[in-house]
Amino acid sequence: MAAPTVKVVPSEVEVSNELCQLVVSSANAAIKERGVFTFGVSGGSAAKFLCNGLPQASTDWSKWRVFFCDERLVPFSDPECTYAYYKANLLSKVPIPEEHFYALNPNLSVEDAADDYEKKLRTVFPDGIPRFDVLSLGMGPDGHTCSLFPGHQLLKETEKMYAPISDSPKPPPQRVTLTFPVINNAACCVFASCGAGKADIVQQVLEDKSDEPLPAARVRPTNGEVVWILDKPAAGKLQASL
Ligand SMILES: O=C(O)[C@H](O)[C@@H](O)[C@H](O)[C@H](O)COP(=O)(O)O
Repeated sequence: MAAPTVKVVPSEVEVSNELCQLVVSSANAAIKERGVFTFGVSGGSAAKFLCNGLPQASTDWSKWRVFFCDERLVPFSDPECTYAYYKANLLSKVPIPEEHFYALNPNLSVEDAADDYEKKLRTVFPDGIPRFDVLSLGMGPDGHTCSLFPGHQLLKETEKMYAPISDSPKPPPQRVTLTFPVINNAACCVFASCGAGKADIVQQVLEDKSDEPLPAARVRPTNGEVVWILDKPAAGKLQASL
């Protein structure tokens, strides 16, 4: 796998613009080539970046198929619900058919919700390991991505495409997350991180040489690319080589 591409821009506004430009150009290329764009979205600040920038995009929204990289198992009315955030801030502004923005079923147990979500994934990827065109990822201050946390047994999951977690160190505790076999089969994994508070972990992940890499450092698509879009403060600890 090629080394990650690292793009440093002055501030959060440019991070949002760069992220959305990458997503939309990938989408239009995929739609031109295959007639569909498969996209995984995250919660946290990535959701804010995408919802700020995507409504202005020029694309065929009917060809987008959007899943969560991870999602919390909470009612849609819960402010922690990432689907509710995208529904209010993106789906209300662009004509992605609701049935093409796949939500968890919050009325199920976390195990059943993961199984049910895998069935939805299979409607788009009928067999084999799904290959998303783009996964938009965030990274927590501990180096987690999706809902894959340092030292968690889910880092070793190789059978499930979506796995349940009930002990997320980041609340809320119950979530459904993509696993590494799918993440590392994507064509493009793009991280977007902002703020000086992420500078240490960004350096640790990008210059991670440990034999137990942090989850975000394990994102290495076998036949794809990893792109990091950082604002200056988040890139503050990276070597001058940038
Ligand atoms: O739903 C979630 O909680 C996210 O998917 C999570 O994995 C997030 O991406 C990271 O925690 C980074 O979040 P920030 O960018 O907001 O720090």
